[in-house]
Amino acid sequence: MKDQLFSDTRSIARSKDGLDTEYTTGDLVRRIWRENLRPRLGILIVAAIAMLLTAATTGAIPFLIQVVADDVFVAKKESMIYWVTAGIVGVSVIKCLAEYVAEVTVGYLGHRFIADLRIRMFNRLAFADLSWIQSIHSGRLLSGFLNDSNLIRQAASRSLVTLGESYLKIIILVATMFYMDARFSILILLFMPIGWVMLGRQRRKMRKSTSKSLQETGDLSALVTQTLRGIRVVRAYAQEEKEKERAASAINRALEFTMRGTRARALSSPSIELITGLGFALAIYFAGTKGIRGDLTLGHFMGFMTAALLIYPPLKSAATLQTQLQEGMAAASRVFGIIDLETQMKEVPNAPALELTKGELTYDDVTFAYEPGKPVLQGVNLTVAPGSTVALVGPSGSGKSTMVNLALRFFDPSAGKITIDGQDISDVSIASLRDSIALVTQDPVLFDDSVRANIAYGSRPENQDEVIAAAKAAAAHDFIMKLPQGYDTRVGEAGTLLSGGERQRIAIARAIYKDAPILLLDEPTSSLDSEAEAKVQKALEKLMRGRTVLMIAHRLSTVQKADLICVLDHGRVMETGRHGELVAKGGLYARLHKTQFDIGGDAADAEPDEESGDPEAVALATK
Ligand SMILES: Nc1ncnc2c1ncn2[C@@H]1O[C@H](COP(=O)(O)OP(=O)(O)OP(=O)(O)O)[C@@H](O)[C@H]1O
Repeated sequence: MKDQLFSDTRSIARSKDGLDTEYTTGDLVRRIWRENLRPRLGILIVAAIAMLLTAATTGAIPFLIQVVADDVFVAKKESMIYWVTAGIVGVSVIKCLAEYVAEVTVGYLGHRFIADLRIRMFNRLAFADLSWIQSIHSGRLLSGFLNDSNLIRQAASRSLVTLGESYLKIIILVATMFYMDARFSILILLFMPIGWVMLGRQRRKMRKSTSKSLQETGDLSALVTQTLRGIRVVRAYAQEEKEKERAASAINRALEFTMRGTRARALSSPSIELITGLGFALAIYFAGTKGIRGDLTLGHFMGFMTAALLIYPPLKSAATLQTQLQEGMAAASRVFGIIDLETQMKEVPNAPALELTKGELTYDDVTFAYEPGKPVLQGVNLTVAPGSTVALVGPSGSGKSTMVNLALRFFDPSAGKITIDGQDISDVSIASLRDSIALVTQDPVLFDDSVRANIAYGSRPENQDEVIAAAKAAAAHDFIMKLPQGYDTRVGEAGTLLSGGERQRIAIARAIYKDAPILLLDEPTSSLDSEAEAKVQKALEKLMRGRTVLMIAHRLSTVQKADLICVLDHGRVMETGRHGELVAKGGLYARLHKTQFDIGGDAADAEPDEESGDPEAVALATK
């Protein structure tokens, strides 16, 4: 079982989570328009026409009311009843159809928008630098994927509707009101600019609180992911209560920020209501006095008031749009932060494919640091001759995995170069480089898919016979046939439905299927029991035959068989040679051999040689 390390979401929560970027609302709106809306201009135009019709039919209602009051109730013109009734039916039908079309088109634009964003985010993540991915908890990225992008969709759809429909309605109704009575209209609308200024503060608050609340939601997501992933450790150490408390505190913090946003949003609607209400009261007062004096017809008054009442909802929605827009903008700056990620690991333009001849892997004076000023490898020189096996040995943290990472170009050396058959790997295409290398790690990675798909993962299309041949060579065929659906059995999340040895043999079958000439191994038998190990060992021998192998070795038997042993310490190559030579030399390897591979046992069983009094030897007993 792999041990689980937990990140402290509480401490991370207090700093920025690395996803937030500083974009202004104008930048974001322009960008969303350019990248997401303009390419779908056709649908946007249909939506705009539908919204225009909705707004126009709304604007027709006050006129119809005016006609009813003046011609039917006051002038008693009987024929007008039929016309007005037919008019209302006609207006309602058009409004109804237009609303349907507007809803569907805007809905499509919104959901298409979120789908585009997610595709682009996923593409970025798939190609992002490992160092960046490793620095951000997967739960946070997941939250960005699901929550943040959804919030942008809501804001974008809402903005489209508000811009297209509410603003149109406002324009048409204001025009109607001015047409009916300009002076009253001015009274009603007089207070609007004051409301707009008042809402400014809320808008800023909204963006800040949303940004914080999304960060907290990301933390929560990180917490849930790591608790589930490490559930066995959580149980074994009886940490359920503590994890529960951590989750509750993350949830409460998210709630606190969400409530700040909710309060800011809640304020925007009543303030606009109060301001419009004042204008409204003023208009009724003047219209009433005019009506009493007989200067205003009932129809005129009713038509005008209907327009004033109808303008309320779109006015409110235009006012609150601003606050919701800020929510969307806070989320958008996080999502675009991911989409805009610059990858450091770049291919040279038109990089040629790697031309494999013998399969010789060379480290030429390689220096590397994950963090500036802290070199992890220093001036490493090593040649893995074609078809030979080189065992990397050294204490924990000496840089063994880093050497493997560099050969795959997960990172680039800060000095020196790595070549394959004389070609610098940073000059060839990354795809061709990785095509020529198979990687088998100590902790095999399986995907929740069929056994067959897992074996063929990353290679040519699945070929039934070759998949079976690879599984047979990896001593996996027999157990696969015993699974409920044989090669079609799904292996569960991260292959949890299989044992460690079975997972490992599938990973080896994958490497055999890939048939790459260079093999990088983090010795896959070290965490297995002896029975499983014997089977995996057999599979490994078949895999290694005829290939160039660089292996992080944990077992004495492997080291003894290697063509060359490379002993690393603090990122430097201390010694190279064969087992016998190095033991005879009496240097670091000899001490390592004495402690790490203690007589008659493997690393896993060995006790540190504390009695030898050699602190370095004790420190070397790492595995
Ligand atoms: N992504 C990373 N960012 C920063 N430092 C790292 C990163 N990965 C490894 N290191 C550091 O680089 C050093 C070398 O690590 P590396 O994993 O190569 O050692 P190793 O010899 O493979 O160790 P082990 O045998 O324990 O797996 C260590 O000090 C480690 O803490």
